[in-house]
Amino acid sequence: MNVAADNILTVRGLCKNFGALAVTQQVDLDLARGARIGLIGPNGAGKTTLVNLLTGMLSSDAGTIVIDGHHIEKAKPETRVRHGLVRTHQINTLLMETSVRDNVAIAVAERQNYAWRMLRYGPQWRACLDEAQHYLEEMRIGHAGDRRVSELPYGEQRLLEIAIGLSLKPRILLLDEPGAGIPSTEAHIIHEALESLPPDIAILLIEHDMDLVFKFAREIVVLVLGRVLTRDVPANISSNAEVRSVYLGRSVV
Ligand SMILES: Nc1ncnc2c1ncn2[C@@H]1O[C@H](COP(=O)(O)OP(=O)(O)OP(=O)(O)O)[C@@H](O)[C@H]1O
Repeated sequence: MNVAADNILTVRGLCKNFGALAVTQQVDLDLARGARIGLIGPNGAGKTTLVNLLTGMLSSDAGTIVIDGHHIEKAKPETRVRHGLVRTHQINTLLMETSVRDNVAIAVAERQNYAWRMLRYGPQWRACLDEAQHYLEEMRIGHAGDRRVSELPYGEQRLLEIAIGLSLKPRILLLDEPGAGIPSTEAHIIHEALESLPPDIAILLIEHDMDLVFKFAREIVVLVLGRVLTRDVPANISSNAEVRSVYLGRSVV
């Protein structure tokens, strides 16, 4: 296996079939520490499936996934999280009628294996709340900690999901369409938040908003029919005729 020394994530030959449908085909993927990679591809290209294979929500049929020297392709999702592989979701998974700060504090408590219901109002819970506030501030929603999640604008709910991801202390963060469903007037909020993520975390951004991907990513991986078509810097991706034809009818920056 040819692996760069500063890789935090190394994927080789990853495959997944749904019956006769080969959804992930011999995918190789390297993420260096602190990488900023965009993952794009048309609907049905297999982006979400790839994320599910990485996080362990789906089991792969073949291939290896290595985090910092540890093989995790057979590990349970929670074990992968403990190795620093964390995702945010395309679908809202927040506790809508709970406070913004509590949503993050619960994740902090779970990371520390606290039975958070038992220790509510105790000193450990207080520490979880303090730590949660730190992640909210990192995502620029520190002002909203006491509000119910359902009262937050949608864009800020997406930032809360990223704050929860940060609270799990990721070394690799998979962001599944953080820009989905966000009105264009709020898109800059997501862009600014992504720019301020800690530089040592490797980030894989799955996103249909090309503007967001091209602003954020230092390299872009293009997935088509479950295969990596190409990986290159944004300028070369936008001038790549094959990529343009894959995105026919879609504006590539
Ligand atoms: N559980 C499943 N069973 C059968 N087929 C599935 C399953 N999940 C996904 N697929 C199929 O696998 C292919 C890839 O789907 P996937 O959701 O990974 O693509 P995607 O690139 O994330 O698409 P989108 O951009 O629309 O989210 C699609 O043809 C989809 O219909």
